[in-house]
Amino acid sequence: MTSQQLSVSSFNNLLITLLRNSSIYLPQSIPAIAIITAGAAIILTTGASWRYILSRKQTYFSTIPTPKGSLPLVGHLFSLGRNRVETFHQWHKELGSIFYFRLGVKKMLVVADPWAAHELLATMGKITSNRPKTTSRPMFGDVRGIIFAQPHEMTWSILRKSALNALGPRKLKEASPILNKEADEFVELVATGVNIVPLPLLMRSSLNFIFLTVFSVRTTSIEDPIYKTAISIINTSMKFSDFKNLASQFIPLLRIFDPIIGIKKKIIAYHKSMTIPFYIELIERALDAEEKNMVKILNDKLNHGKRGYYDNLIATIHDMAVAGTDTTAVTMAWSFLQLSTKLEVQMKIQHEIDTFVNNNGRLPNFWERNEMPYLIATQRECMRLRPTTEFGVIHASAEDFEWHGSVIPKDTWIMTNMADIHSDTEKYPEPEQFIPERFLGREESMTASANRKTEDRDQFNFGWGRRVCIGSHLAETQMFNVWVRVLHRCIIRPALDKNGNEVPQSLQTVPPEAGPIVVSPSKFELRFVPRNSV
Ligand code: HEM
Repeated sequence: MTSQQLSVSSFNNLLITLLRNSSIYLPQSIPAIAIITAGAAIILTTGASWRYILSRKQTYFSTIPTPKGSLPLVGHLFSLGRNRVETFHQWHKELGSIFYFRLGVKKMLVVADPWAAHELLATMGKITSNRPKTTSRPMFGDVRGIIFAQPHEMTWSILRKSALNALGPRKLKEASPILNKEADEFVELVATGVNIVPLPLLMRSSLNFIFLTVFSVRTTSIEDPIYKTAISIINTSMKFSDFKNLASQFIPLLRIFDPIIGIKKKIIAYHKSMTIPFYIELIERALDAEEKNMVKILNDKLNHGKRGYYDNLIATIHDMAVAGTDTTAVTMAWSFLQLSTKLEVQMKIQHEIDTFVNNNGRLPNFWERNEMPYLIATQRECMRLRPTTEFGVIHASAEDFEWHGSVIPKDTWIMTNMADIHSDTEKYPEPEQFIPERFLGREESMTASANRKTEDRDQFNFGWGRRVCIGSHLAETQMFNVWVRVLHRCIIRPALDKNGNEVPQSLQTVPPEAGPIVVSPSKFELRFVPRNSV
């Protein structure tokens, strides 16, 4: 017997044993010869497919470098280290602005060059706008809302268009009296001059902006049961996307442990008992509300206004809460941290606000931002120096395609290295310096800028192309309203220690706590000191 015949024969024995002992029903009457023939056919097909894969492999990523340290089965898993941003930064230094790496069976393309990112995700967006298939949302079954749906799915375009309509400039202008009150309330709460941890208060403010827009509902404090449940649902959903819960997506062998770990069951049970009843109650309230809201717009579009068909609505609303709450809150928290040691910058912004108030007898609205050029420029510089996400929201390729002399395989995950993109020396000279002036004269909204060519974009925090953030207008309206009110009323200063001395904090001293998507600051304190008290 040749070694090949030996291996075919032992494979067949194994196959017969496995099939006969497995839970798959296999009648004893099936002759062994049939099973052996099937086994041989599988081997031959597998051999041919493997040779095909190997031949394709040589062309896949042929011109794109990959870091050392890839291991069989797990790929670069153990080379990633604890600080992915630092590891990627290092890999970019060694390999250039584009590389790929492997995580088990998945291939990840990482881009740190803003022009390449635009070409890949916007110009070639027809092929690169899929989302990776994820196992972290089993409770919704085939219903994927907006973030996890694929662009060819009809519901994605209907939901995206309807949500964009509900979050567009016209609708938000109509809602501005209500939204302005939220920003007023935030300032009332913080303008005490004492040490404050700003993030939880900013989270509630962001959640209220979203819940008012989506449901016409607001929470009254961080003790409000609606606030507590919403934040618990958002945080738990984020935890379900942790690597340990998704590991079997990368290393299929681990799927044998899935039933033992029972994560799928846990996710379904959690959402059945918490998420779905919570949202159904809020949807009913939104449909009964007098005001216009996103639930009404979506329900008209999806269900012709009929009640009771809420699967798609729930998935989409969940997207809004998850994608919009901590992104906006965290962006503001990082910005206030940066401002707390830059009194001269705050003074320039205050001069702009005071001038507007003196001329108009009221605070400016978002659509009057042209009169606040320094404020707008400073917001952009803060977002450039500390991007909200590490890698944007991952895209995936819908098919094999050619790029820069390489074939990029279907289902490649595409990540944009936000920190490095925002430090590109050609686009941002002296990138490590805080220079708001680099954005002066660019008062068009961040939303408009997000759809421009690379050279005309301000920053890239809202992503690219067909999947570009749909909540950017709400986010920047909220950020503008809060900034204007905070800086009109207060000076943002470092917290005090027990002896009454200021303890200045900065991006260098407050380490980021990377979650699956958003980069939150670890806990830090600030003071919002009323201007009339200094
Ligand atoms: C500063 C605040 C925000 C930042 C930095 C941000 C960032 C992003 C990014 C990077 C993406 C992915 C774009 C891409 O795939 O290329 C995204 C998508 C998305 N964002 Fe935002 N976002 C923010 C606020 C919001 C808000 C307030 C909402 C909702 C009210 C929202 C809803 C969404 C949704 C639904 C998507 C998915 C779009 C799709 O997949 O088609 N975001 N956002």
